[in-house]
Amino acid sequence: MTREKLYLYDTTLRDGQQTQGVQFSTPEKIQIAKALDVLGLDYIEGGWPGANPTDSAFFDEMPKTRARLTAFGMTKRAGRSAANDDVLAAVMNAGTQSVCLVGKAHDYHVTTALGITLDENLENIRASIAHIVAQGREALYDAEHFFDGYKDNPDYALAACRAALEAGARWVVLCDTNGGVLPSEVGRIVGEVIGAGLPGDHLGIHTHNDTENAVACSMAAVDAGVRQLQGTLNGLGERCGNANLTTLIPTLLLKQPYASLFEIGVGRDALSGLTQVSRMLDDILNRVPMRQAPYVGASAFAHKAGLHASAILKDPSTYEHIAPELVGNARIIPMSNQAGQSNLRRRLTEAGLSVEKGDPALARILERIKVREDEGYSYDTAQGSFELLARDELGQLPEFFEVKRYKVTIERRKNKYNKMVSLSEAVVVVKVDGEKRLSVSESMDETGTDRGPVNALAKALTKDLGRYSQVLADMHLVDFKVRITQGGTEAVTRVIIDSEDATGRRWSTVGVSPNIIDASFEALLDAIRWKLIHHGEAR
Ligand SMILES: CC(=O)SCCNC(=O)CCNC(=O)[C@H](O)C(C)(C)COP(=O)(O)OP(=O)(O)OC[C@H]1O[C@@H](n2cnc3c(N)ncnc32)[C@H](O)[C@@H]1OP(=O)(O)O
Ligand SMILES: CC(=O)C(=O)O
Repeated sequence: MTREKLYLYDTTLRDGQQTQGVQFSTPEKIQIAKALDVLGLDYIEGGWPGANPTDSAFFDEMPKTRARLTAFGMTKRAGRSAANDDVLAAVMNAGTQSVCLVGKAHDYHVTTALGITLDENLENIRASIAHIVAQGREALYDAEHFFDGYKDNPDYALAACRAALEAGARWVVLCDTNGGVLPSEVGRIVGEVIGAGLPGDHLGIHTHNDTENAVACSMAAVDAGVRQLQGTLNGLGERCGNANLTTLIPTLLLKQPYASLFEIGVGRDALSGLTQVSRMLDDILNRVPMRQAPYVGASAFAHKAGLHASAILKDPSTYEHIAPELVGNARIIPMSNQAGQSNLRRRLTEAGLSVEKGDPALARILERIKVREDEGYSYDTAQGSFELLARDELGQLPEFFEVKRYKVTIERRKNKYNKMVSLSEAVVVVKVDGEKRLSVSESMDETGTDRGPVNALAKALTKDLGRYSQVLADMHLVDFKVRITQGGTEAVTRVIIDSEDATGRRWSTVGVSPNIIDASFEALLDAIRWKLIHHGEAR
C-alpha cells in the first residue's frame, strides 16, 4: 500500500518564540533551524521578518536548508493594496520560497479586533495570498480562530478559507488559536469542512495546549483528513504552548495506523536523534528538561517500581511501549524505596559493582535505602550517593580522608562602597594520610560576588586534601536543589547537589539534616568521594 504524504511544519522559531520568557538570538535560531532540517521537517517557520531585529537578521543570514524556510506575517490591512502594505512588504522581502500569513476566520474578531467589515477581511485574505502567488512563492494561510469561528458562524469561517484557496494558497491551516477546542470537536469540524468541499490535502492543523489536548487535537485532525501538522519542539508556544512535535513525530512514525498510512520526512535514523534535539533546545533556553516528557524525558523509560524492574530485566517490552533507543533515549532503573533486588542488581552493575543474585548484601543495601528514604533521603535521582551507600555496605568504600570538624560563619557588613554585603567564611579540619590539615575559605569569588556559605565550605574542603586536591581541581557544582521534607516525624532539609568535571560527567548526591548547612556538607562530601572513586575513568 502506498503511504500518503503527511507534511510536518515547525513553528518553534515563530510561535515557540511567543512563549513567555523565550527570546532566541539569531545564532540560536540558526542552530535550531539546522537541527530541525536534519530531523526531516518539511517546513521551518523562521519568524516574522520586519517585526523585530532578530527575526529580520535570521532571514538575512538564512541557513541553506532542505526544508522550506517560511516567513510569517499577517494579511494586508484594509484601505491599502497588498503591494503597498509595509508590514507585508517586509515579510516578502525576506525572499523565502514559502510565505505564511495569519488572517481572521472568526467574524467576531473581524469586527472587534480589526474593526473592518466581513467583506473587507475576505478581500484582505484574497489579495494578500494572490500577491504571494503572483511573485512565484508558495502561500499558506493560517486561519486564525478557525474552530471558534466555525462554531459561531460556519459559513464565514469557510468563506475565509475559500478566499485563500481560490487565491492560490497551497495550504489553509485551521487554527485553534485560543486552545480551548477538544479533540472530538476538532474531528467533527474537520470532517464537516472536508464534507463542504475543502480538500484535505490542502488543509493543515495548528493547535494550542490550553486544555493539554494540543497533540490529541492534532491527531484528531489527521484522522479526519488534514495532511499538514504544525507544532513546536518541546511544545513551546504562546501561553500553554503548541502541539508538541517531540511527541507527535515518534507517534506518527511508530504507532499504528499512522506508521502504515503516512509517509513523513523524519526517518528512523533521524528519530534516534530526537532526544538530543529536545535537550539541545532546553540547553539553549537554559531550562531543566521536563523529566516526564513523553518519549524524550529522562523519566520516559525510568522503571522505579520493583515489579516493573524485575520484569524489565527479563524483557524490556513488559513495561515499555517502545524501545528507548528508537528516540535516542535511555532506560533507567532508579533506586528508591519502591525498588526490589532486580533494580538493585541492575544499578550496581551500572556502577561497576557485581553482586551475585542471593548475596545477603543485597537485602542489607535495600533495607538501608528504605530506612534512609524514610529519614528524608532520596536515592531516586541521587545515584552518586546510592553508589557510595552500596559500596559502604559491600566494604568497597575507601576512606580517603576524615572530616574532624567544620565551621561556617555568615556576616553582613558594609563594603568599601558603603553597601551592605554578605560574606561567609568556612573552616574545615580534615585528616588525610594521618595528618591533620586546616583550611579557611571565603564565599567571595574573583569578581567580588558572594557565592554563599556552601560555596565557601566546598572551597575550604577541597583546598587542602593532600594528594587528592589535584584530582578535585576540575570538579564544580552545577545545580543545588533544596527541599523541606518529612524525615520520620520531623521536617528536615534535603539538599541534592549536581556536580560536573572536565570530562562532562555529571553526578548527583544527597544530604539530609534539620540544618541546611549540614545537609549541604553531606551532599558535598559524597560528591567528592564519588569523584575520587571514579578519578581516571572516561566519561
Ligand atoms: C495568533 C498568532 O499568534 S499570530 C502571530 C502573532 N505574533 C505577533 O504578534 C508577534 C509579532 N508582532 C509584532 O511584532 C507586532 O504586533 C507587529 C510589528 C506585527 C505590529 O505592530 P504594531 O503595528 O505596533 O501593531 P500592534 O501589535 O499594536 O497591533 C496589531 C495590529 O495589527 C492588526 N491586525 C491583527 N491581525 C491582522 C491581520 N490578520 N491582518 C491585518 N491586520 C491585522 C490589528 O488590528 C492591529 O492594528 P490596529 O492597532 O490598527 O488595530
Ligand atoms: C497562527 C497562530 O499562531 C494561531 O492562530 O494560533
